Amino acid sequence: MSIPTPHIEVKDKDLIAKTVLMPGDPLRAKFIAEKFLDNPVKFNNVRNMFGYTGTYKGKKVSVMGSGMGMASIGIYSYELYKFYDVENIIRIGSCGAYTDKLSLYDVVLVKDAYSESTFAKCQSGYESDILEPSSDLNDMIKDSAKNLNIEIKEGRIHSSDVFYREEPDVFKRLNKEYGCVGVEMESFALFANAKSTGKRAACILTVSDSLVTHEATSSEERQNAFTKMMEIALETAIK
Ligand SMILES: O=P(O)(O)O[C@H]1O[C@H](CO)[C@@H](O)[C@H]1O
Ligand SMILES: O=c1cc[nH]c(=O)[nH]1
Repeated sequence: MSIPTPHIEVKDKDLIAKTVLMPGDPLRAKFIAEKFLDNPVKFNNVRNMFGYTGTYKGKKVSVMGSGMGMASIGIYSYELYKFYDVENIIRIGSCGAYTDKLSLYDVVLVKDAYSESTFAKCQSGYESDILEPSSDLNDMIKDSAKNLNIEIKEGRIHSSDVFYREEPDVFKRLNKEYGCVGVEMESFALFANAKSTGKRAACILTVSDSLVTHEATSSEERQNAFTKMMEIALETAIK
């Protein structure tokens, strides 16, 4: 395949930085570009999956939405890695807490992702139901958080294929059997694509709701207010 790809309309690879921050929500990508980047230029409008490139502290950084779920991030991250020479993708998402040790707005660094998904098996033949991010990126993220004086909690995430699940208490089993501290819907596919293309991925999450206490943030907060993880990711992107 050549560029532009079916889902990213960029004809010049240089318009996308080597490191892309990737929230699920394209409007979170817009917020980050407008709030944190100097001279942001929108490089993608296809399907309203906005992507922007600008500079942060003088260095080129891109931010682009992934959409929700493994199928969606699977498409965008693969095109970025394979056809636009992107080296690093840092997902910055929201997650639901599976434990009372996590509170709303806590920042979680994904140590590894457990999933029931067949994404990795279909995509590249990986049989494992646990996939890891880049340890180098995770070390850089920890260093950035330390420099910013932001506490991060490391843990295993449940990367789920479904948001709504009929069995209400399944999270208790996933917490007990697999040690999952929370749930989101993309990191397993992102890590699989990074592995199969020889690139690097990491995932930082902010707790948006709790399956234990039933507290929840609003959609507006999920779009615009999770700034700590944004700053950690931006500082990591320019290292
Ligand atoms: O806030 P984002 O990054 O979209 O992440 C989480 O939020 C969505 C569900 O509301 C899923 O994409 C899940 O992974
Ligand atoms: O996938 C997700 C993301 C946030 N909160 C949840 O409960 N699930």
